[in-house]
Amino acid sequence: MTTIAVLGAGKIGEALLSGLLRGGRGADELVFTEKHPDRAAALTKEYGVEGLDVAEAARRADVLVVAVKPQDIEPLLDELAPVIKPGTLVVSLCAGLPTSLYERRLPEGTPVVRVMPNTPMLVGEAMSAISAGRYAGADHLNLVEELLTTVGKVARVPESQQDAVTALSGSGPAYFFYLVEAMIDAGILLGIPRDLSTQLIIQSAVGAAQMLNRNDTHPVILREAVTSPAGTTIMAIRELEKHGVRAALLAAIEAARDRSVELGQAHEDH
Ligand SMILES: NC(=O)C1=CN([C@@H]2O[C@H](COP(=O)(O)OP(=O)(O)OC[C@H]3O[C@@H](n4cnc5c(N)ncnc54)[C@H](O)[C@@H]3O)[C@@H](O)[C@H]2O)C=CC1
Ligand SMILES: O=C(O)[C@@H]1CCC=N1
Repeated sequence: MTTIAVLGAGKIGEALLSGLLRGGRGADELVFTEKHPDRAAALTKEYGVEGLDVAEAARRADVLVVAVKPQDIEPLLDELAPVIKPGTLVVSLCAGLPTSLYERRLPEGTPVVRVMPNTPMLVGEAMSAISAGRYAGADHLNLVEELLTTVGKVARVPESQQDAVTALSGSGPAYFFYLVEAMIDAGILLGIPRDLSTQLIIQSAVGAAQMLNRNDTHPVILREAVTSPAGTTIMAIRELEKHGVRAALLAAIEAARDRSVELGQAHEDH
């Protein structure tokens, strides 16, 4: 039995715990640590998974999944370094943090795998990208891939691409939610009740996502099929182009990538 400890059971930590349970792992194979006792108690009540302190979690676990905010990593590494068992696999879900940070701060030879997941993990539809650190081998990557496959899809990427991946799929769901929010508001502008506008837009998003997921047609072809000559869609597309929406997306994703790099650099001196 492989015991997995989630260190920091916030949004992503909880999504992982619930996903692994749904995927068939027993509650006795999972533990977590959580700084806020109320939250820890609520999670234990909901999932039947035990909340521990870091030392006890490190003693029990074969895999430690770090899911604290990048800004909270230093105190966690201070706590972990003296108690981690040799050879324990560390899996970092933290935006921006390089495997070299963990390798520097934890005992020599600690295997580290960097992962960028996303919140659709909550519904078993995560996109996770994984990269091995210098001491992580094929077995470690296989184990992480197997864990994450129970909560969505997995891609293997060189660590040098992780900041870009973070900007694309890590933050990606937020861009879609933002778009949906704005489109629902457009319905309000046109006099459609909010409930109906929400239903129209969400079902359009779900249908569009399923068409994209069929993998046999390029998004451009799908968009062209909706865009009739002198019809309604092209009038909307002209406005999107006029307002620079494509350029805004390129700039937004570049800014997210830059922030991921910055989050990693903040720990370079430690
Ligand atoms: N929210 C998202 O969409 C994604 C987040 N991530 C990464 O996942 C990590 C967690 O993000 P969220 O879940 O959104 O944050 P969050 O703030 O919801 O969760 C972090 C949790 O860690 C706890 N914590 C902090 N220090 C701790 C410590 N020393 N010991 C035990 N618990 C501690 C906090 O109380 C909190 O519950 C971040 O590094 C983020 O970059 C990655 C991909 C997507
Ligand atoms: O906004 C963030 O920093 C995290 C990482 C990717 C998604 N959420």
